[in-house]
Amino acid sequence: MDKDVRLHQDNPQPTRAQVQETAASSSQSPLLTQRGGGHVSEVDPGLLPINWPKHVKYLIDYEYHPSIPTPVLDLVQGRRRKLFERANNHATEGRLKLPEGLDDEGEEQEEEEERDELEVEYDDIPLGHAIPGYLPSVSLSGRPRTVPSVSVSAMDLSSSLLAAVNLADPQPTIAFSPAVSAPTASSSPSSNHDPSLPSLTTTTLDQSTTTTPQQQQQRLPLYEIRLITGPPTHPVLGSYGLFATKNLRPGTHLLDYISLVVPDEHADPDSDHTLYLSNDLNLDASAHGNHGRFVNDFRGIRTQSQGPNVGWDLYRDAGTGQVRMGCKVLKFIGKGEEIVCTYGKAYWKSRGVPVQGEEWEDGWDTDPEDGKDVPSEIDDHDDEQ
Ligand SMILES: C[S@@+](CC[C@H](N)C(=O)[O-])C[C@H]1O[C@@H](n2cnc3c(N)ncnc32)[C@H](O)[C@@H]1O
Repeated sequence: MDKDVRLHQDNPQPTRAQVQETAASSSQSPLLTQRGGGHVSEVDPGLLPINWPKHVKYLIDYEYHPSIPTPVLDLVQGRRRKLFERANNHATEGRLKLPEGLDDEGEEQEEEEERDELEVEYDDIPLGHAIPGYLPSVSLSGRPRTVPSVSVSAMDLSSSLLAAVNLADPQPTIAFSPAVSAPTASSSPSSNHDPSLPSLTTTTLDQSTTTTPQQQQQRLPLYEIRLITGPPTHPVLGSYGLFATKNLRPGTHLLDYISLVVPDEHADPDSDHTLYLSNDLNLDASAHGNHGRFVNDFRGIRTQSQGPNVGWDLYRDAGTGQVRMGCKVLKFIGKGEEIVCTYGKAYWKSRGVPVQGEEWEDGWDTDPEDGKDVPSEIDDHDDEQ
């Protein structure tokens, strides 16, 4: 790596030691200067998902911690949404650039115009404040000026948030900045959130056995991505899936679906990683995602009567007030078992794949204590993604 990459956080977090400069031996320049943490490594093509953007050359392994201020879109404030759309378009082209028209001069005026124009249009978004997703993409952070030209993709693997950096850029800079400025009265979670959403504190790691910081760092994630090599009947041999690394009880919150938020009009109909969110919004993890994008559909993996063992569930994070798309265990999952959901019949129909049997509803098992695989209800509910 011979480029100067600066990684910084506007709000440094105490969760990891200083950056490890993996190519520190390079005499050219420090690879990373930052107040956060992380280390750079070359992309392992065997690990990355199919369709991962070709420009991605390196990963920044960045410890994920719920308190890291991660950029979160505020859909109520339409301006950010528009920035997001632009950023998203650029990102899919392989580069994330300063949105046009938002250079220093006239920026304020343009922001005002966008806000006026978009607030009306998206006023009825029921999600209230925020959208699930951690994106270390500074253009979403509300300070686009500080992002000269960076291409970033992200996924959190195990307990890490990985940011992939396009080093084709002459001076890439990644800022893990706070998501949004302080919410205004009209867009604060408390004033706008859907009260019907359950409240939950995000937990993806096993909290039960350890207490010290050192031990906490050694906690195992509840799941891992595996290349699927069998059984021979598995429908996605040679592709990836998500597998339990320990027994998982019904009701366990596994992860949040991390992705870009894509309005219908910009949605890629061919994307294999889109979850329907709400209204005209979709969560597309093709370019930016985490473990959630590796959850396969249960068909061909479990029987129709067994159904999916996890389901997707919007919830509001009790700590941050953010609305997130969570993945919850529906049925007991044994260590080593594949974690599968239902994509819904519509998903397969749109791909010309005939689907038999009833539609599955994402209902939880009722008794998390006994660890038995109690079948959830089946009905005709269309739970398409
Ligand atoms: C969200 S991705 C799942 C992760 C994917 N296996 C990977 O390695 O990137 C969705 C795609 O995986 C494949 N897939 C997932 N579940 C499947 C199933 N039960 N049968 C056939 N293909 C499946 C399909 O190509 C689908 O469009």
